[in-house]
Amino acid sequence: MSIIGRTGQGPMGDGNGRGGGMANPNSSKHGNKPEWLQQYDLIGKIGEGTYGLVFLARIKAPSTNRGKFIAIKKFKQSKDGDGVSPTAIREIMLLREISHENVVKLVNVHINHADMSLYLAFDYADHDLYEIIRYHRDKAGGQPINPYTVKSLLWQLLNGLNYLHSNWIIHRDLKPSNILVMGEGEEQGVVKIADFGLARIYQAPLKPLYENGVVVTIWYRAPELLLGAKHYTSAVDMWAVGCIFAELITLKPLFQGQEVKATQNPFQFDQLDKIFKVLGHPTVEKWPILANLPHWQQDVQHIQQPKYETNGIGTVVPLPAKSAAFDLLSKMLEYDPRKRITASQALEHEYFRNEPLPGRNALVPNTGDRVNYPTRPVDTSTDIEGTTSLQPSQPPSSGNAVSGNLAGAHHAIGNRGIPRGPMPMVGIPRMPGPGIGSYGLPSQGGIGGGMNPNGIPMQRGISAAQQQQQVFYTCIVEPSEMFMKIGPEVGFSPAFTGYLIDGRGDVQEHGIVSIMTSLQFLMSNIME
Ligand SMILES: Nc1ncnc2c1ncn2[C@@H]1O[C@H](COP(=O)(O)OP(=O)(O)OP(=O)(O)O)[C@@H](O)[C@H]1O
Repeated sequence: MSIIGRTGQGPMGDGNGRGGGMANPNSSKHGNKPEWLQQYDLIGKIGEGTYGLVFLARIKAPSTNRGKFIAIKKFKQSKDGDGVSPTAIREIMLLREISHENVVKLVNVHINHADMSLYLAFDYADHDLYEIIRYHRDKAGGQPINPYTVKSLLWQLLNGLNYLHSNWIIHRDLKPSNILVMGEGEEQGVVKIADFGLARIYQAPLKPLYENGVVVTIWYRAPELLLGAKHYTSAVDMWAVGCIFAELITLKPLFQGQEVKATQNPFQFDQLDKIFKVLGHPTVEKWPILANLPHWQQDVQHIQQPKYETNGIGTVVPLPAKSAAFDLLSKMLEYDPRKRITASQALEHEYFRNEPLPGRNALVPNTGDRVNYPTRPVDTSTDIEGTTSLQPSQPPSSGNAVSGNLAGAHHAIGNRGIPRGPMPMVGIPRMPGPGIGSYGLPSQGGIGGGMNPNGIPMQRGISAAQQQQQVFYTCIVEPSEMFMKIGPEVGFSPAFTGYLIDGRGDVQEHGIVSIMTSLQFLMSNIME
């Protein structure tokens, strides 16, 4: 971790040519493009989700990753337009620490200083399970996915999830479009779990899931969440995996409830009803804490009354009742989360020891029944702002020449409904303070020492004249992380943990925000 504002070390000049002394972030020799964007060739838009747009780009020289395709996710501004919350930044930093073959790789984090909009650059994957399933259902006339492919996809998904769960991370938004699959190249057919926007490190005591709004896509949402459980575990992901496993076999979502949008209420009656129609009602005998779940009690009429004649999962997923696949699926769709199979147990299941054995390249079975899935369409008419036209560009060929370099891919971060703390952000021209000189920062003409003359709240849209003069560093501090730091460099003074965005817009490491910054922040809070 870089310590910001300490003599003798620091991220400003980070050895990559980024950071200290970078040109002004908002002025560009290349038109209106933000400075950080100059390191990529933008190809076009590849998708749009709840939180923003996803673009395909290619890393330019002189990077060692030159030519590598990446997916840049641009986040919509929050309604109040106040930029990036510390919560989002914290989640992003969590992403950067994740490293596993079956989890997408976050390559870079960028912020536009002018409006504090956030961009994440992930390794690019040609396919995702949503598209693969759709291809079989709509374009291949319902031809089932090869059993080897299903098994390999599932095994790798569990392998990535096992890594996350053993690192105390719950995904919470698993669904087919979040499970990417690499196209041609050294990593062909490798699964990458994406979209950790809502993932948090989970610790006891657990927080209610719905504190952050609706977080798990409804069709894959576990019954304990739908019934209002305030405590959730990694078992919510295993329920989603069960739904995805069934969908890989049938090519149809397993429980396709009607979502009630824009609600803080986790209770989704139609979704529960769809589940009960297939699996029958859960019972207190089999799931003892059921009676304590808010909606089981509160919505007795809706929830407990309809009685269905059900014959179980076998009626909708065509698997022999005695097969290992059936057994594994049933264990994933166990009502009681404490009895539901875990990712590590699932990896040991008999299903994966039977022929065909799972493989690393899920797309190419030994039998040679290979399907050439189409790569993503690229809309080259939308630019990074999501509006105007780009120069027409070469979309990646299905034989993605650089895929071999790819280590992962990525997805969404969102802060939907995330409560914002008071004064979460600080945007200040960096003061010449202790230790600054050692980072080799150029002098900051026109700013002078002392407090930020413009006040502490996020500065945005600085004038062109100012842009010419300032090297602009932005700190995002976490008020909740305020602490008193005692040490030889800082004496005894308030300090914060926070993030530093360099002159180009690349987000640097999380660290201790300098005393000066801390004091300025503190002053502004007092003045507020
Ligand atoms: N790293 C990536 N490589 C290739 N495609 C990606 C990558 N990340 C996301 N995509 C694709 O971009 C599209 C939009 O993704 P995004 O995560 O924004 O939304 P979503 O998952 O479809 O929906 P939501 O935002 O509601 O979760 C999806 O088709 C997704 O597969």
